[in-house]
Amino acid sequence: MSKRNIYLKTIPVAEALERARAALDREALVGSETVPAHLAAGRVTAAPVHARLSSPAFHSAAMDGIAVKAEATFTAREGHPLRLEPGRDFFPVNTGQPLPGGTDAVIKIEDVVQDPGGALQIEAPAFPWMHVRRIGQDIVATELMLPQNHPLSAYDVGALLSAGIWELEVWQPLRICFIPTGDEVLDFATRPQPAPGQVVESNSQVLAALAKNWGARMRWTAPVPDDPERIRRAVEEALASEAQVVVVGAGSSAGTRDFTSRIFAELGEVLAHGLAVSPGKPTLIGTAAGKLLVGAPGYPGSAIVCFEEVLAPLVAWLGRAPAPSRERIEVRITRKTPSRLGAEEMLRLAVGKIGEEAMAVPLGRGPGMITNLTRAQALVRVPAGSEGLEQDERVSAELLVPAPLLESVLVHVGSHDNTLDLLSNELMGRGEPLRLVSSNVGSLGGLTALRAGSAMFAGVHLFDPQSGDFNFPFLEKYLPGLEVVVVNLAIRHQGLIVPAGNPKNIRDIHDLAREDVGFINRQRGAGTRILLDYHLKQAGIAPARVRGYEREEYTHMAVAVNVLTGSADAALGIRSAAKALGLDFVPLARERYDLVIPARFTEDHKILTLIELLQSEPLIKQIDALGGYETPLTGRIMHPGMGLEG
Ligand SMILES: Nc1nc2c(c(=O)[nH]1)N[C@H]1C(S)=C(S)[C@@H](COP(=O)(O)OP(=O)(O)OC[C@H]3O[C@@H](n4cnc5c(N)ncnc54)[C@H](O)[C@@H]3O)O[C@H]1N2
Ligand code: MOO
Repeated sequence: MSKRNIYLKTIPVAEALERARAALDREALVGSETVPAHLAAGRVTAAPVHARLSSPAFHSAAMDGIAVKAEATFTAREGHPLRLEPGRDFFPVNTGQPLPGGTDAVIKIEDVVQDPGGALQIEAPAFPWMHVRRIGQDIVATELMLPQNHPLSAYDVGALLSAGIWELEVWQPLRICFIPTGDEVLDFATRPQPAPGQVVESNSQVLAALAKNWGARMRWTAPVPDDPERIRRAVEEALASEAQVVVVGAGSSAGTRDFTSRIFAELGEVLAHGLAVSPGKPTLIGTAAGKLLVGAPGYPGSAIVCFEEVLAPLVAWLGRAPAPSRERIEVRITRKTPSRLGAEEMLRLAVGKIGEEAMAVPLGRGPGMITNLTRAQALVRVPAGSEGLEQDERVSAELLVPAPLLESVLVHVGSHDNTLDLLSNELMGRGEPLRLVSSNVGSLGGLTALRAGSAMFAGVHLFDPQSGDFNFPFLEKYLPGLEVVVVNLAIRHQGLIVPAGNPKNIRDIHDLAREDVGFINRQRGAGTRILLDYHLKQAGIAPARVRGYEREEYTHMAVAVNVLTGSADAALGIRSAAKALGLDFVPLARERYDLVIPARFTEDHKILTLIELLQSEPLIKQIDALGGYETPLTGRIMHPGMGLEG
């Protein structure tokens, strides 16, 4: 076995940042430059800025009206008007004009009465400097406008120009060079079609977009193959360029082709390898030639933690800007979520408001998962010493979206169905867009969530053999005393999903007991799993005789992909999943997929929008087009005993 990097002991992120700050000389690394004031928003002042002009630069009328000498108006009272002669007692002025000499107040035009001969009358006195912006009221020339290290806002640009500042000293923008590595990593710019084992390079562009928000500039190279010589050369070139920060993508963990740590040590010094954070653990920090070196893990989820937790604060510190921070919100966790001891875990959450409370659905945790990143509205840090989050625990989370957006998130917990994707897209097209957040925990999981008050509706499809009815018998059992409204989404066709052409000639449920048929199941609590168990029982087949009965996936599409890739010969699932992937389908049953909505939410605008959408022709057409659905009941309120007939 070839020699591997063994991790140093992991250290907390804060300690790694401290080491980096101690090792870098930022005065030497980041200098200042002069930029035009009108282009300075987003930059940080490198020196104090003093006003060159006063603002206002003269006594200026703050209202349209007449300029007067206040003293001369003191006798005016209601019922005892004072007559003013033009050119002697008053001068007409417009907002922003200088006050004529000898005047010190402005009376609004609405407060004067015109006399026929051009004279005016007032019924109230003016006081000195009334409706006047006095010279230098805002700022006086030579005064300090902005201190050093002040991040310049759009407002500051206006203030600078008003004060006659045409250019100013700001800190140089940080320049980052990102070097993606890996034989399997394909340059996105070539629009590649990855073969098995290959991935599209994306981390560089995540960092480029983040860096832009930080006010930094990023350059990247084409992916460099896993050849230590070539990676070293790329790092050397980047160190010789104007970049103050060099980031090497991937190759930072313990694989035989993970060279980054060795290269950093050869070119400079490794300050930290292995952080007590997950994902993001293999992050490397070092210095060479006075510059900052960072080794970012390859997995997108891990890379982002490295970018946001390590690079962002260091880039801010180097550029004398405040470290980026996020607004916090208290959320209620909808599902028990264990966490590994010894590392702070960054857990992404889908969050929606239910009444006053923000409900947080923990999203999956694979560091390679990218949809978790796009679906999340918030992030919670589970401390290194915690074993995880309990269901209904209230925790403080960091918002990834503006807080008001949570009002438009509709939380669904329950069974998975492909029509939910249709719903999700259509809801975002409404006048007031709604974001559907779905946690696929199966029908029973959905009912549990309704009972806990952690979802606004649950998609369920539960067949009760005794009554021949759907869903209602389970509501009595699992939601006793909870008043609900049940709306049909669709009748759908469940059956055996098999490879195209059905090579193993699977005809019905009995074939699942065959020696040569490998099955893939749905998770416990899924309505589809309950349906399978029912049909197995009817056929007199013990689950133990089904090879693969214990292999579980969480969605119809996930089991279908297993069949597509040959990892299973059959799965029970909906026809639309088979159709979407070009697989064959052996029908087994029709079932009713309903949305169960607690009655207290039926007046909520989000639920009203959902129901209105379910009753709209275009949506029903789209469901029909998926194949494997019938829509005669779609959007209709269901009652016990309706079965499939309505
Ligand atoms: N024996 C051990 N193996 C691993 C450990 C460990 O502690 N012991 N740590 C794991 C953890 S945690 C992580 S995170 C990963 C990170 O590994 P690397 O940084 O060395 O990255 P690679 O293995 O080269 O790649 C991981 C993954 O990411 C894809 N990738 C790479 N670059 C890019 C890019 N620029 N854009 C998009 N995707 C990229 C790459 O193809 C891989 O799929 O290591 C674990 N292993
Ligand atoms: O720490 Mo790795 O970054 O979990 O996936």
